[in-house]
Amino acid sequence: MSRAPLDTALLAAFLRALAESARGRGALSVAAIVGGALAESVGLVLLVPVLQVLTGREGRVAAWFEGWNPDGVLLLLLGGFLVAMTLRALILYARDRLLWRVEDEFVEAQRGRIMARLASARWATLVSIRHAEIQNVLSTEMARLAMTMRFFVQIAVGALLVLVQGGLALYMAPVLAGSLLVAVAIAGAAFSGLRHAGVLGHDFTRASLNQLQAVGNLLSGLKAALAQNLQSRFAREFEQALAAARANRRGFARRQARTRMVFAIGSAACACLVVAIGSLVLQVPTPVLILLVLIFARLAGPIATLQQALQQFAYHLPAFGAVMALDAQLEATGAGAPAVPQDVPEGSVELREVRLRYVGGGGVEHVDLVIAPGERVALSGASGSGKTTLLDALAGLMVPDSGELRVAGVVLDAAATPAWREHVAYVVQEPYLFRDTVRANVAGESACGDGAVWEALERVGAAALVRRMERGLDTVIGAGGTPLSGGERQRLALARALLRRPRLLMLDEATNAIDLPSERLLLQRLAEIDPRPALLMVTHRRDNLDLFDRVLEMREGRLYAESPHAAS
Ligand SMILES: Nc1ncnc2c1ncn2[C@@H]1O[C@H](COP(=O)(O)OP(=O)(O)OP(=O)(O)O)[C@@H](O)[C@H]1O
Repeated sequence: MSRAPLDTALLAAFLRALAESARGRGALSVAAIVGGALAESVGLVLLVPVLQVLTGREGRVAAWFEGWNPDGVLLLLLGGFLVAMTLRALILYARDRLLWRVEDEFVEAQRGRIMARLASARWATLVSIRHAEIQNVLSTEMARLAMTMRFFVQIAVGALLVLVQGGLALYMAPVLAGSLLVAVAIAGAAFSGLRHAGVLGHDFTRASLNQLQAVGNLLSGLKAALAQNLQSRFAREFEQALAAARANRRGFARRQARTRMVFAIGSAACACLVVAIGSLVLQVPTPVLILLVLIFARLAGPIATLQQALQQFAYHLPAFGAVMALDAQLEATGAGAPAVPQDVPEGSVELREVRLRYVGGGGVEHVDLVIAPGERVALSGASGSGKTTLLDALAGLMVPDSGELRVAGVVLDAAATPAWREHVAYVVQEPYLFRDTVRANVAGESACGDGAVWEALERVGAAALVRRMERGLDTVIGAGGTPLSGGERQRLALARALLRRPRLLMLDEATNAIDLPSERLLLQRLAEIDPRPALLMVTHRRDNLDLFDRVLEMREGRLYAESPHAAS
């Protein structure tokens, strides 16, 4: 483990990303922070003559106003103080607005980059990253990144304020203020706790990820668990993840409280030392002494905030590390090729000598398959035999280790597969429905009218269902398709697929929640589409296989012709 108080490489990367996102606004912010601190210092300096006038002491300023009415001098000085403080307030107003924009734009830039990378990532990349990790980065870590920025801004504001006002104190009483500032700096470094905060921050990322994973497990397995009285096992896993996160937060809170306590005792001791040494040993004039105490009292808050902000910053900075790690993971495998508008010739789709193996084993090999336009092919096979992998290869979602994907004899390379996917519709067993109207869910990206939507619904046997809904096509479906049944969701997804007018329709157990007679009717209606798309359907059911031209079987990654069936 590094002995550095902060992960310096991560800090440098954070500063680089911040400079990139803030551009000109960063320099303006620094100017506004310094301006605010300077205006405050001017106000404080004006207090010296005010105190001299009030205490009737002689001094350099009192000499300037010799012969003036003391009340008039007091009012003039107070007026100057008020102007300086008003100026400070105006600068701080502009500064806060500026800083808020810098903060907000930085987090948005990170989120936007990850979203863009996700949207263009290859399928193979997406399946290799834990979904909980992506969710964690986009939710918890992004919120922590906003905190990182907030504390970074606090550090910048606090540090510049301490610098400007510390400089002023040095100017007023060099020896006294100098030794005090050195003492504060040494104590601050000794009790910084930055390294420990950084380690806790890394642990928090892990704890948060585990927590999210446990929530996912709990929600997806709850129904089955309840049915078998196994919920306590899920609850225990969830509780363990919660406890780890709680312990981490507690550890950090304890450290912060300790630092605050040490600081409070230390600053009281410093104030006593300033007055005692300044008055008894160095014989500093009373107004200067009062001003020094005022400056240090004024600085005590920002220094304490600075100390706490530094710890918080170190604690939350690993969130930026988590964002960078996901970014790097998505970048390393490269973006999927952008969709380039190009013509894909019409004709048979073909896999030639395709091999596609996963790292841990599984996949397909020696696959030769030709599907003619309009042909209907059923694919069966045991779980894990490679059926979905075959469909992914046909859709160009997964690039084979060797072999080719061809359409009408033309080999489709990485640049051509996005164009090919425009002609493919792929429906899975548990299709996703958006929290939107039935119309938007079925029409998808196509700009078709209601007539086409109803026609598609009719074909998949969902028109009656939608007519029964209170608001018809305008009915809003919940996220994930609630409260529709599994079969109803599958029908809507099929309607959406048909509206794409695909050349190849691939159904991966996409009708398994629909009863057999309805599935039969649906397959018959699909066969009536003109021009008819080629159909490749993965199914474990044998009842409707007579409606297919061919039945294939996948066994341990290899494809076999099962038995020919007459077309209906
Ligand atoms: N992204 C992946 N990473 C690693 N291994 C994978 C991945 N996807 C699938 N596999 C493995 O490859 C094999 C084939 O998986 P595939 O999903 O193609 O099978 P399948 O025949 O569709 O199974 P099922 O009928 O259960 O859906 C399985 O052993 C599976 O564990």
